[in-house]
Amino acid sequence: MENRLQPHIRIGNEHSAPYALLPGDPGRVDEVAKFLEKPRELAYNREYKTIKGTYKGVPVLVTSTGIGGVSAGIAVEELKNVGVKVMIRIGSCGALQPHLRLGDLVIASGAVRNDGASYAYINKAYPAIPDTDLLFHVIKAAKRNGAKHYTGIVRCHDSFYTDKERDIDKYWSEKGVLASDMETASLFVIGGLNGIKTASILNVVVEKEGELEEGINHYVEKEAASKHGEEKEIITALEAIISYNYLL
Ligand SMILES: O=P(O)(O)O[C@H]1O[C@H](CO)[C@@H](O)[C@H]1O
Ligand SMILES: O=c1cc[nH]c(=O)[nH]1
Repeated sequence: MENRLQPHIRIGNEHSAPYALLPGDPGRVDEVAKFLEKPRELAYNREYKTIKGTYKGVPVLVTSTGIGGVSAGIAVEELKNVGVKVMIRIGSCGALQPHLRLGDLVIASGAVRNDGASYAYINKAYPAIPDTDLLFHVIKAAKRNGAKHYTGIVRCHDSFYTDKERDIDKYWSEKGVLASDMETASLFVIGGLNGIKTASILNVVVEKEGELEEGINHYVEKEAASKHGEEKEIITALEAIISYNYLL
């Protein structure tokens, strides 16, 4: 464990906690703060915003990881350096299956490694998977909290705007992959190689193209559904930490 401030997240081990929630978007850190007791900002450098508070008495850090596996990997390494042992991503995703609706949660049981960051660490034969026990706690917490959720494989990517995106999505959709995000694989691989217990919960913010029932889903209703999903993923992650904490 290191006392010095970490170069990117700008916190040291005196600020640490065993648990961290990892949104990509720094704005989501403030949404988590609403559910914590005594939240206080520790640092905000580049895309990395960190707050600390307690949930039902258990100390929790919340650090945004920015967009992509590269910046998420840096956050994972530096949080490990200050003593974090359990990391749960609370992200957003695009659906690859037509039954997924805005605000549904996708709990990743594995990730397709179409990112670059995890590959920089280890050959692609190595699986991107969460910690099994933590995954079960996340699933149980989602059930207890009445969050509509699906558990399965997600695909992690590094690009949004190439001219191949539609074909790539079609391919992985046909293979049964649930949704796309950009950080889950690097969290699972880089965290796993470092002995960190990881899990990833994703809120559906984009439904599968061509499956949208236009006119039924009014824009404001869509916003509300995504917001509701975000709250559900935050509560699910925090409740999973509480039940998991009793085991440590
Ligand atoms: O909302 P976050 O957690 O950032 O997650 C998703 O949103 C970003 C892309 O818009 C990527 O980071 C992707 O993984
Ligand atoms: O479509 C989407 C939405 C969020 N994140 C992604 O990676 N893809």
